[in-house]
Amino acid sequence: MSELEFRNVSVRFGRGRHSFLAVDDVNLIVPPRSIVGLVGESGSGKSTLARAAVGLCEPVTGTILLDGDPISHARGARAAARQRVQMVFQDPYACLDPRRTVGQSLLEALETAARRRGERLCRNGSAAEVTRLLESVHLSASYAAVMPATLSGGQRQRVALARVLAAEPRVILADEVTSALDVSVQGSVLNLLKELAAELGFSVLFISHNLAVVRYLCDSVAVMKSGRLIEQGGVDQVLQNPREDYTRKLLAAVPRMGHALFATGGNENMSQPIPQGAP
Ligand SMILES: Nc1ncnc2c1ncn2[C@@H]1O[C@H](COP(=O)(O)OP(=O)(O)OP(=O)(O)O)[C@@H](O)[C@H]1O
Repeated sequence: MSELEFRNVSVRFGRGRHSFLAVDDVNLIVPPRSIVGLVGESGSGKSTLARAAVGLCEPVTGTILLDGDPISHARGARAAARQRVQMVFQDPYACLDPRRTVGQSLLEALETAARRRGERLCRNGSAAEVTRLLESVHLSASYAAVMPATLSGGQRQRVALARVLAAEPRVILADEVTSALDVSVQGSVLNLLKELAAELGFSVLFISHNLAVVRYLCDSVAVMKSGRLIEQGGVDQVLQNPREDYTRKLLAAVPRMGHALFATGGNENMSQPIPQGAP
């Protein structure tokens, strides 16, 4: 159970006259065992804030803390703490090497995580660890032999999630993780994330444009506009009774808020991998 805190975090891109603050003095807490939604129009700085927490960009000011310990600008021992914060992206292709099988990708993630903990992965146990990771995302062990190109979008996102779980994260930053998926499988991936968060006890910063999904999944929600956090609170409070006009406009842009904008079931068959060479 861990708490991620952004304290007065600012991220600037570019230099001199052409530089601009993509994230401007943001204070946000992702409490232990909670799912916090992060919403806002495109370009408002949501991804940049999350990327700063995993070291993909460095804040110019402010601190990012995990359980009170700074993890930004981390080196050495603190880098080990930083691996406890993991990010899952919209495009799961990005983290899967197309030339490696699913099993090889998962093994690599397990080896990296072990190395960062200063341990070595036991050769005999590694196949069992790969199977355990696959089963945790409801894929059978036979997926270890499959190449990523033959997976469906939902299966690929499950493998991306399994890779992240190899690091035994305490916080997962989920950046539009279902927006590239067919609506029929979005719900099953969201439910898996929710189930894993409850079971393994990690917290989630969930970035999404889909406010119906945010309402379904999240305990609280924070709203970003032009790099600043302008409103945050319980999900019902912010989405039903927003304080800010900007939040009201975001809500107004969702035509069917209150109706299911995604399917919660999902129709993927996870028991058997798609055969190699399948279309
Ligand atoms: N590496 C970069 N270099 C320069 N500018 C960047 C970089 N990454 C992001 N930006 C800019 O920072 C601003 C915030 O981008 P960011 O991707 O964080 O927004 P976002 O709210 O996540 O948008 P979206 O919902 O479309 O993903 C945008 O103006 C974007 O163009």
